[in-house]
Amino acid sequence: MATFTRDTEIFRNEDMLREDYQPDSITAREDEISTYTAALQPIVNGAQPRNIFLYGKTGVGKTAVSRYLLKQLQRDTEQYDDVELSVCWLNCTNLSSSYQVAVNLVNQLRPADDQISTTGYPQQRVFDILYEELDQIGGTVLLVLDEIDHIGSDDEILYEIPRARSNGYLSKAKPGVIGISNDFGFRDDLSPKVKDTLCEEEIHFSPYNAPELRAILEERVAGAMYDDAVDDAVIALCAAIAAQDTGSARQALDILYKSGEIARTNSEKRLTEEHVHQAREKLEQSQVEHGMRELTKHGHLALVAMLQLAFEQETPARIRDVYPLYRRIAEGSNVDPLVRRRMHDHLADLAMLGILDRQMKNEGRAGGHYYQYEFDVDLDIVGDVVRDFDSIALPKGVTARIE
Ligand SMILES: Nc1ncnc2c1ncn2[C@@H]1O[C@H](COP(=O)(O)OP(=O)(O)OP(=O)(O)O)[C@@H](O)[C@H]1O
Repeated sequence: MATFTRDTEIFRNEDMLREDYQPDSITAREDEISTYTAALQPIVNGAQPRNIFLYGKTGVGKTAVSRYLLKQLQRDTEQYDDVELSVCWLNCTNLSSSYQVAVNLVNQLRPADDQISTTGYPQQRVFDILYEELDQIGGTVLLVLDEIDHIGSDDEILYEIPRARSNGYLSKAKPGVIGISNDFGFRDDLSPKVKDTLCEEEIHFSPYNAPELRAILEERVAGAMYDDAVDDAVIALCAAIAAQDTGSARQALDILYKSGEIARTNSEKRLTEEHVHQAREKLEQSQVEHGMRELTKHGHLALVAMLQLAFEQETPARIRDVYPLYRRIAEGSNVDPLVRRRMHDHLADLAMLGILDRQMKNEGRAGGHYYQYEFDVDLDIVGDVVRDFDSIALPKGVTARIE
């Protein structure tokens, strides 16, 4: 018997449930699409493009709607000889300055064998090279800067590019910037001059509610899964869970996909509500695991100290109990320990990530309050992560329990 046989019961086209799938149609975003379309209209008229800033939490369709509309815009402007539209898409994750964004834009616009180095130029020189590239392309050039918040406060480029034409740096190209961000703080903290320029048109994407997520899932499922594999109750449950938690279409799609994988692994023909609950738990678990692995060295040390206390039944614990242990583990691992207050920040971070639970306690009449911490996740999961900390000398009390 073959080890592998093709799916005939659950997934018809599972690629449609994956992160990088671009849907042909967008559901439940009529108002945003209408505002966005109006903001892009000057391009069709051959006029200078407006700068657009899209913001909203993760998974609410900012990227999907942009890709969908810009594709339509490219198709529809082809009929006008006097409109030449180019779209350059840059994901700014890990690009933390205007310089880095400019270099990456240049390299995106240039052929692979003519790239510039990512270091070593004065900033103005990189901007000049970028303007040369833009002028070489000519016409309307839309620069889509996804995850733009990574640029932080070094945001000069967001002011410079839109002004480049009026400042005389460009003669042939009409640039427009579309910034996309899920960090609300970034938008609020933009300097007034950048805000005025970049946020000429602002479009806010709000979290989806359950009926909207249901509509998105139904549309996707029709192509991705076999008709008999999923029923309305399963779709409604995935939508309800995601709506209550984040309002993210990504989360709803992930839960559905994971549920299908669980059903497939169990050789079952239909998804059930139980599969959905299991899927949600698994996804939450892998998210927490990922969060723990991504912590800094001191975050890892704090985690190990907390784990030891948990194994010794000494949690909930106060910072005064965690700190000496943290110090000892840090010194044993040849790491300079942080001062107590800084180390406390790491415990607070662990609480923010949902790894620890933090409770404030009041100390009787004398006043004063303190925090108590304990794990909010299964200790086995923490143990699985901690086992891979190669550069930390784990205390015996921990190794004995996780091996
Ligand atoms: N209205 C919609 N119709 C169909 N699919 C959607 C819709 N909104 C989101 N999706 C799908 O949900 C997933 C996440 O959407 P998208 O990447 O656009 O979110 P985002 O707001 O850009 O998130 P992030 O800020 O994390 O980049 C994608 O797979 C996308 O195809």
